[in-house]
Amino acid sequence: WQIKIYFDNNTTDPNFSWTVGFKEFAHPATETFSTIARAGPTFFLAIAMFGFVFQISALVTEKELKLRQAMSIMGLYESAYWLSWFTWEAFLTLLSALFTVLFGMMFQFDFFLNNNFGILFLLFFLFQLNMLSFAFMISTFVTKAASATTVGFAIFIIGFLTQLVTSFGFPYSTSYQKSYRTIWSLFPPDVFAQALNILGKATATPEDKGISWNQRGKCQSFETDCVITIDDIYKWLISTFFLWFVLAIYFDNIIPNVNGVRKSVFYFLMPSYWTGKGGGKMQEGGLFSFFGSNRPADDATPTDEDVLAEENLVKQQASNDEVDPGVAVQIRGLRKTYPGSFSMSCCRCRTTKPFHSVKGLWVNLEKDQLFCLLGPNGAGKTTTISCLTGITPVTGGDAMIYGHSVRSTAGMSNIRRMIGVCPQFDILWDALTAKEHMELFASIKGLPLSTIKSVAEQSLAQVKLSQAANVRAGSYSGGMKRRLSVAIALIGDPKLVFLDEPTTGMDPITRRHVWDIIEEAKKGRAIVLTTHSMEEADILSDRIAIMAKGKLRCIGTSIRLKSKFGTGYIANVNFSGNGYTQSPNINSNTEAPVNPNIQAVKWFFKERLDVDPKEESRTFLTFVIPHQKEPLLTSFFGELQDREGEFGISDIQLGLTTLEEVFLNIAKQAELESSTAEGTLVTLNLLSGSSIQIPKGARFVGIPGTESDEHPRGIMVEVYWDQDDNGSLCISGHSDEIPVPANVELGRLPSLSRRASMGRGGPVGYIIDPNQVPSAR
Ligand SMILES: Nc1ncnc2c1ncn2[C@@H]1O[C@H](COP(=O)(O)OP(=O)(O)OP(=O)(O)O)[C@@H](O)[C@H]1O
Repeated sequence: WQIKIYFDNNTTDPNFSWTVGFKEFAHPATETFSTIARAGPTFFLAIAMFGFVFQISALVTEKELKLRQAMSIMGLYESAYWLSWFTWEAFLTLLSALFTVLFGMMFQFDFFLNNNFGILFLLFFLFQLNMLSFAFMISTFVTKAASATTVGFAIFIIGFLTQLVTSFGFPYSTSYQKSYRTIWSLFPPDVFAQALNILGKATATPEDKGISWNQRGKCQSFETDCVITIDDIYKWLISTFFLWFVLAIYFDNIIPNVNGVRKSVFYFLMPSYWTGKGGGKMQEGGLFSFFGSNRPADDATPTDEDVLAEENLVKQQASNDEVDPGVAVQIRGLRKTYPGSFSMSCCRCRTTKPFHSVKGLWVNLEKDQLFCLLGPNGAGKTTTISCLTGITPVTGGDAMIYGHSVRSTAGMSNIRRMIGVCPQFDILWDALTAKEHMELFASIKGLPLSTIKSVAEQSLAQVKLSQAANVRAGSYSGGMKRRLSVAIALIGDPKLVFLDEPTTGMDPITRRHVWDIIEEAKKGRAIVLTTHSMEEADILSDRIAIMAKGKLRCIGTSIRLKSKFGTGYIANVNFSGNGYTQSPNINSNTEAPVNPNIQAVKWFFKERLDVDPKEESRTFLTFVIPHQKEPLLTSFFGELQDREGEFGISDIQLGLTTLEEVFLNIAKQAELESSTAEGTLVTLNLLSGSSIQIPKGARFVGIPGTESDEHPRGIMVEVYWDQDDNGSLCISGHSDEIPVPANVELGRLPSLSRRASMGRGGPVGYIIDPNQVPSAR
């Protein structure tokens, strides 16, 4: 016994109505399968459409997960990308078409037995190929894999409905205009349904002979109203295949990718595009981007002397076209502005302003060195790397990587051959193993076939992934994925490697191992590292730059930055722990006994250096000694060492303040600067009880209305700022009220005076330039 899906024809009209049901059959041979021919369009369309939904979804997933971007950065050509997809899918299509026809024959359907095998195979193959290029085109409009499945099924339903309409005779009859047929035939399921109609009618009864190969170009004898032959249908399927494929490539170029980057609408008209000499420059934003008043980024001269010196050096080398053989990357005034956008939803228009993410970087990155780019979230580090790797186009300035400009397409394709990138977020195929990843990227990098296997194994051994080499990356832990990404970045011996937070999520042991790999990898190449681990930066970097708000704030070696931006030196004094006594001023029942040596050392530090301990316990003291005291330190620590026994000191350690402190200071400084520039008002509650409004970030503020005979220029305060948990500035306190010095120019923010008159939060304070305040200088 068998259960078959059974479609019955209840009318004598050739354009019959449909009844769908299930029926039991005693034996296939005793049944007539004429009706299956009529049901065919739906059934075979369904098979082909499932493939279509899968193809769209796979293409969009690859885009969404930035896998395509990763391959492009590593040097994959666009043509190779499309060709690989097409070759693989065409092969699957070929198999699918072959098996559809073979299974049809195996199940003894007249439709498959009586019609010519070649006709059927070609029809199924061309239709599915057509659906493939249609899927390529549709996928360019979809950005999320979840929506891709919905879109795929929506097209499937539309295809089902239109093929139903086609089977009723529309528009393939002389009673309809040719233009209707042309438009209708653009949708692949429609012409396919018409072909199945013809072939189905040719095998409507077991006695019908079907259509032979030679009859495919002719109207069949049973067709009373023939307007299209099987051959015409082939021609349609072939031409629409090319149409959808060309449109897919065109839309893929002009629709913004995951990074919002696209080519001009007329990119194909540029001769340079066809000659491969830099045509089709990248643009940004959607086709209807809103650029608004594109305020230029502020190009103020850097305040830091090292940043200024670096800028002047690069400017001088760039203007003389001087090539320093020791320099791998020369960043020449790199600027990046993300365009504003315009969107409409629920009858509301939303616009976002252009955003200056990188505001003019001038830096040389040396060969054989690791350059570390630090900065708070949103500082512009990843954007800088994206500009250097060609992920996003630069807005202004340029960068020369081993003599090739990132602004030129030809330069960028040379650059791609010599760089390796470990992106901030792992870009890996869940279904591929580590070994397959390495082999894929080794081939993209152009390694000789004979070496790919051994190089892949070596690289995996280096990052300790040999054991898991044949395990799918989808089942890897976060740390294993990062290690695989680092291995991918280093494959093919790139001359420049970008590591964007490479050790995120690694345990301390693995992290140290990866540090060793990075240290080893420095030889013969330049490495650009971004990280939020100050320890990592301190250990690995030859030079460190800290960015904040899109600008370089400082540059130099770790020691240079610590000595320049740290609060000074940190002294740790450890005690042997003998000789406890009761402190005279504490309750003996509740408080721990105090070591007299500790008191003595505290007094010693206070008297000689005027510093109090930052941290203290029963066995150690920690002091932060400001840089100004540097001249006194040699004699001070000499004496302390001589009196070690007297003070009961077991150990003295002296070090510079940490990089973390430098980082926090720079971030706070940048926050202060930008808040002052924005002029946002906050309320300052004075100790005297009154309140005034002051611009966020202002350091010295004059209090309005305090002018008197005694203080003709009024009173001012110094405001202390701190950062809250979100990094925003908040007032932590203010100094005593002091008279405004005589030489100070009093200013008022004109735009603020009006708000002050509104009286909310009190009058607005005067901003006083810190350079004019003697104590601040
Ligand atoms: N496509 C974009 N459109 C608009 N603004 C963007 C875009 N990409 C990044 N930005 C903005 O540019 C700024 C810099 O971002 P970027 O990712 O370079 O920072 P980052 O220093 O790498 O930060 P993190 O340490 O968090 O990775 C951020 O304010 C971010 O919001």
